[in-house]
Order: sequence, then structure tokens, then C-alpha cells
Amino acid sequence: MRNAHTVEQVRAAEGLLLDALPEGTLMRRAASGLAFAVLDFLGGGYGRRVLLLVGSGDNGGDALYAGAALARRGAGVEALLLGGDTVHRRGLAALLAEGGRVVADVAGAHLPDVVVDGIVGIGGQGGLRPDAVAVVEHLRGVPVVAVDVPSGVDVDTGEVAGPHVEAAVTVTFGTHKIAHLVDPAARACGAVHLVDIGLDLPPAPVLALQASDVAALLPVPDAAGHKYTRGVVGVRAGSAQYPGAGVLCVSGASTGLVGMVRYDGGADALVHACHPEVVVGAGQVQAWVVGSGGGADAAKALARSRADGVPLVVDADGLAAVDGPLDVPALLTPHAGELARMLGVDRAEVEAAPLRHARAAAERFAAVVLLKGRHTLVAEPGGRVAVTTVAPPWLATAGSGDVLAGLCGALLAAGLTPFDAGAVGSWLHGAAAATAGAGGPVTAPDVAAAVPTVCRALLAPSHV
Ligand SMILES: NC(=O)C1=CN([C@@H]2O[C@H](COP(=O)(O)OP(=O)(O)OC[C@H]3O[C@@H](n4cnc5c(N)ncnc54)[C@H](O)[C@@H]3O)[C@@H](O)[C@H]2O)[C@@H](O)CC1
Ligand SMILES: Nc1ncnc2c1ncn2[C@@H]1O[C@H](COP(=O)(O)OP(=O)(O)O)[C@@H](O)[C@H]1O
Ligand SMILES: [K+]
Repeated sequence: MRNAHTVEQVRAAEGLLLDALPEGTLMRRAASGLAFAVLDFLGGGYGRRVLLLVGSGDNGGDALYAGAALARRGAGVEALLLGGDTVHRRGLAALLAEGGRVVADVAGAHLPDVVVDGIVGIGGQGGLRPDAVAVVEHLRGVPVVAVDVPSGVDVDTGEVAGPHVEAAVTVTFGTHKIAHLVDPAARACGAVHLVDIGLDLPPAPVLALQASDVAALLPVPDAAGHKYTRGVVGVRAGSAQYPGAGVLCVSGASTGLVGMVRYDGGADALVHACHPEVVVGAGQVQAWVVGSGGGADAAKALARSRADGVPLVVDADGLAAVDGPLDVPALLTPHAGELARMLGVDRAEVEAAPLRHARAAAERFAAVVLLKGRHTLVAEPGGRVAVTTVAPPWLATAGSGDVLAGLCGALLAAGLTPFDAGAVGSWLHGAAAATAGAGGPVTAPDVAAAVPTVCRALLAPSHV
């Protein structure tokens, strides 16, 4: 599991350790991990030119101590102090003692091989200030290693108010922060490298499943089970107008993770032709998937499915009929445009603050909300959020959302909670796209077809 904690949680954990350890221990651990990451990024130290951007707090202190270590390895290290008269004094002394030097500005200077962004970390308030914006602008094109977080992003929300650092690598300490997982800030982090500094942390409010977590949650048939004990998922998706959505939703449901798929939508001839294993017609199910390509019939399909009292996945056209809490466990699967309509805001507002809006919708509709995107969010009432980070951008292709809805429905029918079904479903969906595309394009049917391959790899002994 990749855990992302809030600034408050990190500060509390750091506070306990700071009391127990000699002064400066944590910062030395952080700075040495940072220095190694920079050396790794540069492929060595000797002869490399490093520019430190140093703010007034401990984030700047980390940069200065790391700069000292890099200077000791033969790098030419310069520091631009952006915190006015305030700087981490001991860090600066350490840098100067190793032959590093302070520069007054960067205009006219040769561009360095790497910039180390120590402007602000978890203590940052508001966006980058104008002096820092000008420097960052001037250095655009030089790769940046960010200390803890790229300066200028909001650490606890993943929101980005204005200009900010765009890093190639972010080196963080103790635990991931929410900005490392949640867009748009996560896009500015580059590769995130975690340095252990020995923090003891409480449960995280935001997390990202890793392969072993998904493997542990996969529904595996009981040796003595039969198809009904594995679960039956029903699909009410697709219509005369959008028959393909019904086929694709069924293809996600019919990846072998449940014992049976029923189809009760408006595209039964095509669904049956494409999926002869599917039973056509209403009947008993453990979960319904409603709405993908459902057109005008989606509202009726939602009402019928709710009446069955089983857990639901509600997608696409079905979402338009959700106007308040549903009386059954539910997983709602909007993209940003659909969530914006549900909440009565603009799409751009959702895209700028996906975490805030997914959490707000989870409270308002008393359901788990899976907000699709580059980093898909799965938010449950109460605030816990899973982020799926494995999907390649090729997955943004028509119909792949229909496959996801069917896949999540199968996991619900197999007995997973709506939260786990959303987190596991979107992980499998992203991994299937990566597997099927192997670095190249995919279509929605390719994604569904690759789900069993992904499951097989997860269940292989090396993963257990
Ligand atoms: N507390 C600890 O034990 C550890 C902290 N570490 C480092 O310390 C950082 C946190 O240090 P601080 O609490 O000093 O906070 P920061 O260094 O992140 O920032 C706070 C300082 O920046 C100024 N500031 C706030 N917003 C600003 C903005 N928008 N533009 C410019 N300046 C701004 C503040 O006036 C304050 O002086 C972490 O991100 C991490 O890099 C690490 O050394 C690991 C251990
Ligand atoms: N940039 C991206 N990187 C990775 N995955 C993406 C990206 N953009 C969208 N996706 C994924 O592609 C899928 C698109 O679903 P959706 O918008 O519902 O499409 P459709 O309605 O055509 O089925 C979602 O699973 C979403 O998370
Ligand atoms: K930083």
C-alpha cells in the first residue's frame, strides 16, 4: 500500500521522533536520502553543476545539507536564497564548509545540470511568490529535483493555485503526501522517491493500492463453490441508441471474476451474439450495473435495480437520475463532466479540485464515488480515498468507462465492498490497459480482454 498522510499527521509523527532523537537527526536522514537521489538522477557528482533554490524553512535546510553532500562528491553547488534574511543557518554553514557558494541571482549565469527545489515543503502557504515565480520561469527546461513536494502545490488537497515547480523527481520523507497522488499536483511531481526517516504514522486518509494489495483483495473461487456462490452480476446498460455500451459493459463484467453475468438491457441481440456465456433477461443477482449507454431508459433501470435491494454500480446516463442518497450500497462512476453535472458546478472546477469534489459527492449521495481521470479517485463517505495511479494515458478511449463499470459490478457481486470494488476495479482496468497496450494504444475491448492476464500475474506465487 502506498499511504499518503496529511501535513498535520506528519507533523505529529515528526514531533514524537524529534523529542526522542538527537537534534538534527531527521534532517540529516532526509538530506542524505535527497543527496543520493540527486546523484542517482545525475549519474554521479563530480563535475556536475547543481543549483539549490532555498526558502526560509527546513525545506531549504534539507536542500542545503544535501548540497553540502553533493559538493563533497565533487559537484559545483550554488545556492540562491529566496527566504529574504531567513535561512537555515546550520545548513548554509555546512554547504559553505564544503566549498558551495551563495549566488545573488540566476540571470546571465550558465544553466545548471539540475535544480534542487527547496523553496517550500509541507510548511508552504499559498502559491509561489513572485520572486520565486521569476526564478522558476528563468530556469524552465532545466530538470528539477523537488524536496518533499514541488513548491507551489497545495500539499493536503493536490490543488494548484498558480505557477508552481514542475519536477522530474520528487524526493519525499517519512510518507507520501496527498499531493503526490492526487492531480493536478501529482502531475507536477514526476517520479516520487520516498526516503524512510523512521516515522510512526496513523492510518492514512488517502492511499494507492499496489499489486500485492490488489492480489489480496481479488475474489478467488472457493474449491467447493459453484457459480452462484461466486456471485451473479446483472447488467442494465446499452440501448437501441447505444448498443455498443451494453456489449462493452458486459465485457467488463464477463472477465471471469464472478460465476455468471445476466443482461437485462436494450441491446440483448448484440450482447448475446458477442457474449454467448451471458444469460439474457432479469433474474436474481448480487449486484446490478446500471446506466452505461442506457439513454433515456437509464432512470427506469435505476429504479428497478434499486428495488432489488442489492449493491449497485451507477454509470453514465444512470448518474443523471441520482438526485440524493441511494438506499442501497452503491458505487457511482462519473467522469469529471458527469460529476460536475451531479454537483451543479463547472467541469473545470472538478478538474481543478478532484479530491474535494469526489469527497463532497460521496457525502451528498451517501455512496462511494469513483471519479475517473488520469489518477482515478475512489472516495467513500467519511473521507477515505483510494487513488489509482497505474493507468496509461492510452486508456482515455471511448467505451473504456463502460468496461470499468462492468468490471466493478462483477467485483461487487463477488462480495467486495463498494470501496474495494472501485479501488480494485480501477486498478485492474488500468493495469489491463498497460498490459494490452504494452506502451502503445488500446481499444476498450482490448482492456476487458487483458483483465484475466492481469489477474493471473497477480495470483502467481511470486505475488502472494
Ligand atoms: N520537521 C521535520 O522533522 C522534518 C522536516 N523536513 C523538511 O522540513 C520541511 C518543513 O519545514 P518547515 O516547517 O520549516 O516548512 P517549509 O520549509 O516547508 O516552509 C515554511 C517556511 O516557508 C515560508 N513560506 C510559507 N509559504 C511560502 C510561500 N508560498 N513562498 C515562500 N515562502 C513561504 C514560511 O514563512 C516558513 O519560513 C519539510 O517539507 C521537509 O522538507 C525534513 O528535514 C524531515 C524532517
Ligand atoms: N490521462 C489519462 N490517463 C489514464 N487514464 C485515463 C486518462 N484519462 C481518462 N482515463 C481513463 O479512461 C477511462 C475513460 O472513461 P470514460 O470517460 O467513462 O469514457 P467512456 O464514456 O467513453 O467509456 C476512465 O477509466 C479514465 O480513468
Ligand atoms: K520543495
